[in-house]
Amino acid sequence: MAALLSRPCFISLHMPYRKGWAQDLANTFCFQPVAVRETSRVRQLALRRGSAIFLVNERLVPGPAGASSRDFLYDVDPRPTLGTASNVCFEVDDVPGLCKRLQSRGCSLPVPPTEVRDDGGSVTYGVASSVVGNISHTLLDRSRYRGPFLPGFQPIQRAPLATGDGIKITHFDHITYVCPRGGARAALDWYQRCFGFRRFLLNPQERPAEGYVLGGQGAGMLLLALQSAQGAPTHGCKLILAESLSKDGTNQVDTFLEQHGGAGIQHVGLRTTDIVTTTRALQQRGARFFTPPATYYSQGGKAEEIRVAGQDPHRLAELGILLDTTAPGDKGRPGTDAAEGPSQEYLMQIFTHPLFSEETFFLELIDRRGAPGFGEGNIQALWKAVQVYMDQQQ
Ligand SMILES: O=C(O)C(=O)Cc1ccc(O)cc1
Repeated sequence: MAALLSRPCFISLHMPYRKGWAQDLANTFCFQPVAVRETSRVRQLALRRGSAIFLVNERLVPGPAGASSRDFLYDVDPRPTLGTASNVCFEVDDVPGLCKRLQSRGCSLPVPPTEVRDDGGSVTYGVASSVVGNISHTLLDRSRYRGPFLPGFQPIQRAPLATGDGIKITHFDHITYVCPRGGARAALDWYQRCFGFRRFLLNPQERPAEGYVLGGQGAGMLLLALQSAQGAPTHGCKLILAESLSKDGTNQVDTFLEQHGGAGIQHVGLRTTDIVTTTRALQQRGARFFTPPATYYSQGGKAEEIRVAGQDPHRLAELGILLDTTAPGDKGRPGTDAAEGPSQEYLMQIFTHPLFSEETFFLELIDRRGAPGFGEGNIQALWKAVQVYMDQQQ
C-alpha cells in the first residue's frame, strides 16, 4: 500500500479556561512561541522546539458553551473541557484523496477537505476522528505555504525570553495512547487499514499474535506498536498503544482512563540527543520528573549495565534517568534507526510529572543510542515511581 502520511506536524493540547499551562510549556520546557491566532473565544499558540510543535488551545470564555468546534482552526473541540492532548496533525500529500479513502472505510470526518489562505499562500486540511477516545487527526498539505506556521496565525517575532541552552530536543519520537480495555488490537487494525501504518515489535520477547505483555507488580499492560510507513526512519513517528491487563484496576493506564474520562493520548516522547544535559537544564527551570526507587540503580546488575553502556550510574541516579540495554540479536527490525548502529544498543528515558491537574498527560525525554524499542525494566520502574507519587498525593 502506498505511504499516506509522513511525520507529525504538530500535537494539539487543549487547556481549560484560565490555566497557565501554555506559559509553563514555554517557560519550563523552553518551547518557543512561533505563531498565534486569537478570537474573542479562543487563543491558539504554536510552540516549537527542534521540529516538535505543540499547538496549545486555550479557552478565553468559561464553560462548555464558551467555544465550539469551529473556534479551533485546524482542529476540533475534543470535549471534555479538562486538559487533554487530543489531536496529532500529519503532513499528507493528497488531503482530498486520503479523506475520500477514510470515508469509504467508514471513518468520521468532522472537517472535510478545506482550504485556508493568507499572504503566505494556502494549505488544505481535513480532520478525521480516530477510533481511540477523543483523539483526532488533522491531515495537512502545506506544500503551497511559505509562512512560518499556518494561514490564519500571526508570526511571533520577538526574541525568546530564554534560549534554553542545553535543552537538546530534536523531534517527536513517539506518542503513547491509552486504549480502552480490549481496544488496542482494534486500534492497531484501524491505523494499519486507514493510514497505512506498519506494525513493529517492541522487544525480542514480543509474540506478534499477543503483543508485548508486561506483568508483575500489578502493572499488567499490553503494548502494541506502529510507525508511519513514510519518511526517514529517524524522523518517522511511532505510535504506542497501551491497554491495561491489571485485575485490580490501579495501574497508570487505568488511572488515565478514569481521570481523563476515557481513552486518549497519555504521553509524548520527545527525542533528545543528550538526556543528561537536557534533564539537568529542565530541572533547573522547574520541570519535575519521576524518580525511580533507589533500588533501580543498585539491583540486578543495573550499575554494571549502565557502566558497560558508557554512562555514569551515579549521574543517572542523581537525575533519575533510566537506562535499558536492548537484548542482542535484535537488529534489522522495523523501527530500527539504521544510521545508529553501535554494537552496544541502549536507550535512556525520563518521565515528567503530569502536566495538567489530573493524572493524565505527561512528557518523556528519550535518548536512543541505537535502540528502537522500550525497556521493560524502565516501564516497571516508571510504574513503581508513579505508584509512590500517587500514594504521597493521598
Ligand atoms: O516507555 C514508553 O515510553 C512507552 O511508551 C511505554 C509505556 C506505555 C504506557 C505506560 O503507562 C508507560 C510506558
